[in-house]
Amino acid sequence: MTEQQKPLVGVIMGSKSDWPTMKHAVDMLEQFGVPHEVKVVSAHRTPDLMFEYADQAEERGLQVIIAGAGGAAHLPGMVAAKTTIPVLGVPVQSRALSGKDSLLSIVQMPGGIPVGTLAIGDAGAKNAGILAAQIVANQDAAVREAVKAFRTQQTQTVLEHPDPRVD
Ligand SMILES: Nc1c(C(=O)O)ncn1[C@@H]1O[C@H](COP(=O)(O)O)[C@@H](O)[C@H]1O
Repeated sequence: MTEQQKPLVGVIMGSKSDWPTMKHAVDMLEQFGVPHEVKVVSAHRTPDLMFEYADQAEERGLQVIIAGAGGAAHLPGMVAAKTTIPVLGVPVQSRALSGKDSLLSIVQMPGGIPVGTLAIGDAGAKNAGILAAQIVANQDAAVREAVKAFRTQQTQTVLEHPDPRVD
């Protein structure tokens, strides 16, 4: 449903193979009711599409871009180079180097072109979705309330299960 409204968050990834990780970001956006779009865009394999996507993101109304990539993960940095919309980078866990390559490719941006880099893998993608919602929430009361409700619920769940041996 939220995918049909004008998207405020763009979730892009270098390959279809990144989806099982990036799905965690999309799950959070759906939970918070943030309109979003999802697309495979690669700096390496579809450089012209990447350029066009980043170039048009602002005029299309996107407020945040979440970019996930693995290995030589240039996508988040290259998108950030072409737009002033905040870009959140998710290092996808690679098989060869467990995602350390992805992390270092994304996090070590030169001064002047920031990428907000999250943790490697599923938790990083989840947090990217939450962070994007928190950015949108600055100007959207419904999303703000949804994020607050999520936090309250999360705290409650921990407090209600203090004994780690009991489910
Ligand atoms: N890092 C990038 C970029 C990019 O940075 O533009 N495009 C694809 N990839 C990554 O290559 C990995 C393997 O991709 P395949 O599974 O398609 O071979 C993926 O994790 C993808 O993000």
